[in-house]
Amino acid sequence: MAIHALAVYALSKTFGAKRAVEDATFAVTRGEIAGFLGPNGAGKTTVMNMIVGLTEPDAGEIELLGVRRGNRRRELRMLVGYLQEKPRIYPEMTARGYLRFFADLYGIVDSGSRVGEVIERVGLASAADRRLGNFSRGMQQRACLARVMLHRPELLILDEPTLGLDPNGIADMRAIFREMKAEGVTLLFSSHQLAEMERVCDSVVFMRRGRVLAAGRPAELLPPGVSTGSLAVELYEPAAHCLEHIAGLPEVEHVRQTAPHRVELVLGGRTACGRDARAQAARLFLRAGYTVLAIDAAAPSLEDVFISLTRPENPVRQEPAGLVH
Ligand SMILES: Nc1ncnc2c1ncn2[C@@H]1O[C@H](COP(=O)(O)OP(=O)(O)OP(=O)(O)O)[C@@H](O)[C@H]1O
Repeated sequence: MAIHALAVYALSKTFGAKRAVEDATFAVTRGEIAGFLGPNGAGKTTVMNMIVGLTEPDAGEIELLGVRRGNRRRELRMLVGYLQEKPRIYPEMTARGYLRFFADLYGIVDSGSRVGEVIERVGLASAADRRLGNFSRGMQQRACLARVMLHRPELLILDEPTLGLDPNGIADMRAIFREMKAEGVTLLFSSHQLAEMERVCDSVVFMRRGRVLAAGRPAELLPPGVSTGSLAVELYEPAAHCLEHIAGLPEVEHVRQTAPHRVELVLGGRTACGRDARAQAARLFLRAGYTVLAIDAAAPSLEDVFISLTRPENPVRQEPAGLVH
């Protein structure tokens, strides 16, 4: 069995004079949740539309579940679910009626029970017989998600599924994603909410100006030499004893206790990277009279990665390095 649920190779698309996607290559491992990141206009929606066949690429290849998309298109369509950025709803229909309608379109045999299952899955059981037009944005989004799950796809592609949802709605969505993953479904979803992605994604794909900048696990994506500047310091003394003292030092931008004997430290100014920063921090604690047992670079957050990758001084990587898994 192919390890990739999805692989795109050298995908390109131009609209008139606009190069929307240029030479995009990346892959998503089966059974994982992948986040699709990039500033507005980066080309994410265009890539998703090409993956599902709504837009024809000018060049490149797409492999879905180990099969080239050019072949067996119909069959592949049944294995993929796509939630568009602005999905169409029918306000006069009830959630159940809407889902029954699509279940019949898909030719789902056990449509009644399947509709009941997906309604339950997205948490709409108590509202199933209300009209979609009276639903909140979050409830409409759940109904649309239920629709793309109806035919039990192996790969779900979701364009900004959490757009406009409140924190509870986002948390619910996250729980649904995890349940899908536990059932072996692969997910690729786009979002601008980095903290949100961080909590649920196994890997991420970054796009900017039509190109894939990088793809892989966040910790692997920082360009060489770029540090988050945040250090995890383990001390012999209780962390609480040193906090005030360390926070008052001019070199220290931020320090907070993360465990009884651990602090997170950010050095101020143009923080030295990697080993230099660690040596600087060790000297600082020593001078202040504390015993350092270990210093590690704290794991980079997605925001660190995003900022470092989208800085002008970090050029777009040219190698087709998206196939990281
Ligand atoms: N049908 C089209 N005709 C002309 N230009 C298009 C078309 N579709 C997309 N574009 C352009 O291609 C570029 C990429 O757009 P796309 O919607 O793929 O980006 P995106 O990363 O999904 O953005 P966002 O995060 O804002 O949704 C943009 O400059 C957009 O204006």
